[in-house]
Amino acid sequence: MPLLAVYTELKKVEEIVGVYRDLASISLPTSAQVRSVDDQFLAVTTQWSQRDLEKSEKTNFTVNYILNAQDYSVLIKTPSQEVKNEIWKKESPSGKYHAVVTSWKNKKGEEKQFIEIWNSQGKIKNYDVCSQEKHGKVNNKDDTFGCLQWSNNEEKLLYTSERKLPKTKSFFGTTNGNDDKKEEKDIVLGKEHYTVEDWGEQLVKKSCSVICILDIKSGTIEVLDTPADLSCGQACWGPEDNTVVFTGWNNDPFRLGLKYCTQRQSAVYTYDLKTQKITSISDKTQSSRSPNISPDQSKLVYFDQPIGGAHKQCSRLKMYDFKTQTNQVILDIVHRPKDEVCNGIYEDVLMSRCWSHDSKQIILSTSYRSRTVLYCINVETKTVRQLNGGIKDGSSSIVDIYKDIIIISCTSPNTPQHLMVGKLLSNPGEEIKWHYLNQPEIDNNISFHLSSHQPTTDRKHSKYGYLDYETILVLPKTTDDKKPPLILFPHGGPHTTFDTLYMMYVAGFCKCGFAVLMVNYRGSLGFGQDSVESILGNIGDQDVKDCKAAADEIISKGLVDGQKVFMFGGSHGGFLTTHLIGQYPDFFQAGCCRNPVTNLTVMTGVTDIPDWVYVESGFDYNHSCLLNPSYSEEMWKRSPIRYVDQVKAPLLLMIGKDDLRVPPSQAKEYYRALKTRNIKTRLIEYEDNCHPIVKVDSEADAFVNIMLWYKEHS
Ligand SMILES: CSCC[C@H](NC=O)C(=O)N[C@@H](C)C(=O)O
Repeated sequence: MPLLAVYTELKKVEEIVGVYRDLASISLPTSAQVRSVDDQFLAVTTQWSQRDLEKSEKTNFTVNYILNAQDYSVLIKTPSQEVKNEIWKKESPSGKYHAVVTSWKNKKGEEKQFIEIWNSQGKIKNYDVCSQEKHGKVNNKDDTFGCLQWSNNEEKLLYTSERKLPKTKSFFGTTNGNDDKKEEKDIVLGKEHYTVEDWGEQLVKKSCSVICILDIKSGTIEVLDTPADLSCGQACWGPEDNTVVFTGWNNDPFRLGLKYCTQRQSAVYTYDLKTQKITSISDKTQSSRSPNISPDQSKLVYFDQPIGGAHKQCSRLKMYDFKTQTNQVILDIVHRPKDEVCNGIYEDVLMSRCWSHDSKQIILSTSYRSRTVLYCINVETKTVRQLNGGIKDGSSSIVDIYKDIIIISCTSPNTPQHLMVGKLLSNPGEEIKWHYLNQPEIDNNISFHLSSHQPTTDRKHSKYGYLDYETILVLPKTTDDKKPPLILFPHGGPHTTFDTLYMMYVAGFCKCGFAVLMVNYRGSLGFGQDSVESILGNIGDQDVKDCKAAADEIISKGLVDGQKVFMFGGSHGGFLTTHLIGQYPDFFQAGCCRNPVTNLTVMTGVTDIPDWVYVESGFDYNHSCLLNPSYSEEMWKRSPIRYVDQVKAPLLLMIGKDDLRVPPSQAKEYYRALKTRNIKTRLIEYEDNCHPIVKVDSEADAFVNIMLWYKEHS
């Protein structure tokens, strides 16, 4: 390479790395808790996360605020304090204690887990909970099984862990000299290699979760006697701490992946602590989750939806009354949106605190078309209203509510997530006045525009002809008349959505000079259940055409350079990337994808969610489904690899080597097909990454490689 070319290349790399470094240094809030100190002051504890590129890890820290309880002005803000080894922290109802679940490795490299109890004087108890050998590993703070709940009398803690498995050793092994007679009796022979099913992608080694109660004074642990065919989680205390309410997922006949999948068979149960009787309080023919008890302990709300079908979809909000022992629907599934207020609920879980102080209203946030909006739902009148958010056309989501003081996170494509505080007002007509907890850094060199798109008559859905869809165009500020090149970016899923959030990659692409068109094609969440269902049996066609038509519309408006269009997407977005470069070979300069689905016919035996392949291809699924030639034929027709002979655009493929959702073989097969066809391609494999590729060093490396790939092929 001539010297000048080497220098230019290095400069290019340096600039991209510089862009990434700047963006990676931005810290973002992850959670917050508000409590009133007295009539004059409010205390807010906030948790944040920041990428540390030097250490290749995420740094977590807390910042505490004292606010004026009248005008919410910040009186005191403490310096940031790094948090290490902490899995979970929970304040007791009175605010006197904190329970902290910590994890660290001892000198032998074994992982130890503790539950620590703190008060204002320091640590008052510390229990090595696994050493009692009542259960396996304590669950972390995931939305699926994890929970940590103080009893109302502050004497007990509720948490979940893996069920204890019997110890096993080889048929030929000798007993360890340290084993006493009792332990020897408990050891089973020859089962070391038996498979232990787990819940798949990002829930590896989570096989059967059980509910545990720690008596804080004595340190004794009680593991609730729940059925072995249920994985239990999301537990909370029932009225007067006499029962435990939880979600149970059916383990049988075998487990299907649970991450990004709310359609699995599950129900809400109560466990009577005196009689040990378990009762299902939800309809067992539906998939129910996320029970949440009102402050007056008279009722609870939860989500439910049909079992099976799309991996994510619109849910109902239901309420169970403890006194009458009856259920009612508070907000039903919205099939066809009929007003400008609410298109339905698309969340996995409710926030752990979501009730108004009077136990009459629920605050939640969910997608409404391409924005996350705040809702206040009155459980008595069953009325729903949208609360005003912090930024016009931006997104706002609830972080915490306590005695009607609400903390929200506000964001937009040019404004990183920041926290605001306000008071829920009794007059529904009045707008909430939001006050900053921290000031965001708005990037004025980035702008964004929301557009809705009507499919042309030939593309209208035969049953749901009225459906439209949306895009978010994110534009860099240009100093000359040159139009920016365009990155067409459909989301994965297909049942997820792009809301008007700040996304580091998108902001980074803009800062490197690209416009980004994020497409919420028909099938996305936030547009009603009809939209979700419209894509089943239509993948590789409806979604592909929606993306291409949206790009055409934006190009025809003269906002971007139509001669320089690039594809980008992950997972189902990678499916769309490979479809689009195959179906429209002359339209794209280059493409790039993460863990793409490329060949449906070979997915069912290897992904953790084989049902996805059947359902998205238009077939019903049950656990006994077997692939046959007629299924395969339809799956082939819908697969991007079918069009590989037509591809012209150079393609960069990136895989997370531990991905259980879309196995690396999908990208590898496509890579080989391109190579034999002399199409320029590169495969990058990231160790220790699964489906999302978000390990700090991998995410950073991938960003620079993507930008270099596009620049090289501009
Ligand atoms: C059999 S994999 C199907 C694709 C996957 N869907 C659900 O998990 C997907 O697209 N995932 C999204 C959420 C992504 O990783 O971006």
